[in-house]
Amino acid sequence: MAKIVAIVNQKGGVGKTTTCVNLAAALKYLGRRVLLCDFDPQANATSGMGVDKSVSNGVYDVLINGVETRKAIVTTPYGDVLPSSKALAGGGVEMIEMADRQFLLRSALDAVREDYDYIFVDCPPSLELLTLNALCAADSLLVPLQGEYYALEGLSDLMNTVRIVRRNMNPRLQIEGVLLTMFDGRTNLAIQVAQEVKRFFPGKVYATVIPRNIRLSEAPSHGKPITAYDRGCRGAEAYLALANEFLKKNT
Ligand SMILES: Nc1ncnc2c1ncn2[C@@H]1O[C@H](COP(=O)(O)OP(=O)(O)OP(=O)(O)O)[C@@H](O)[C@H]1O
Ligand SMILES: [Mg+2]
Repeated sequence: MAKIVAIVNQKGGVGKTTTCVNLAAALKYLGRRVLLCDFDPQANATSGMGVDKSVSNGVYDVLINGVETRKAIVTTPYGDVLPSSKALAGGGVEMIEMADRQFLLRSALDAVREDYDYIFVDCPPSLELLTLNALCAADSLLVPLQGEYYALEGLSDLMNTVRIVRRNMNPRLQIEGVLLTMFDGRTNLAIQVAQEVKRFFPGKVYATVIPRNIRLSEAPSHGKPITAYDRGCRGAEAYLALANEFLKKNT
């Protein structure tokens, strides 16, 4: 049965989507059965996996219109995708009126849990109802942090939210790991930030760090994860190393 991992940080542009796409694809490359659930109305993970954002059915239709989860899933060479679309932006508001509104994603994913080893949920940059749904559905959360000065900003809000979710809605929620992204290990600042992050999350920070790598930012415009776009580049090596570290922690 799949482990569900939410990729969360309410700060924008820290590498959530890049990590979701490339970790999922790296695990698929290593032979695991993976589903990427794009739960951000920006739908960047959907297009990053090479799936058309204007698909007829997506996660919005599963949650709001009762479409079967399996019918909305698109198979790609890099892993299966439950696509997002712009409609999901309004979904947050429509969900407010629904009973069990924080458990809608959990029910949707429960229906396909047997089909996968890992399900990754790409979250939007906020801690509102969509992210809350992801935290209620997840077994664990993976937090990407940009290795820079303000990396830790907002993390106490995130950890507060996690505590509230654990206490009231999802007691099994764990921290999967904390990932330093766009990291430049040559600067003193980056090294300092890494030390601070390790102090804040003892034992949770991945040894693998993701370097800033131009190929990682190019790949989405080709609709390919990095392992398919340029498997020899540093970005691909880093995400494959992360996938191996992730698997080691999960055996
Ligand atoms: N390691 C990296 N090296 C170079 N560019 C990167 C790297 N990681 C991410 N980027 C680029 O930085 C930008 C933000 O990354 P990404 O979209 O993954 O962040 P995000 O946290 O999902 O953003 P949002 O909060 O808007 O959803 C993107 O243009 C992406 O291509
Ligand atoms: Mg994103």
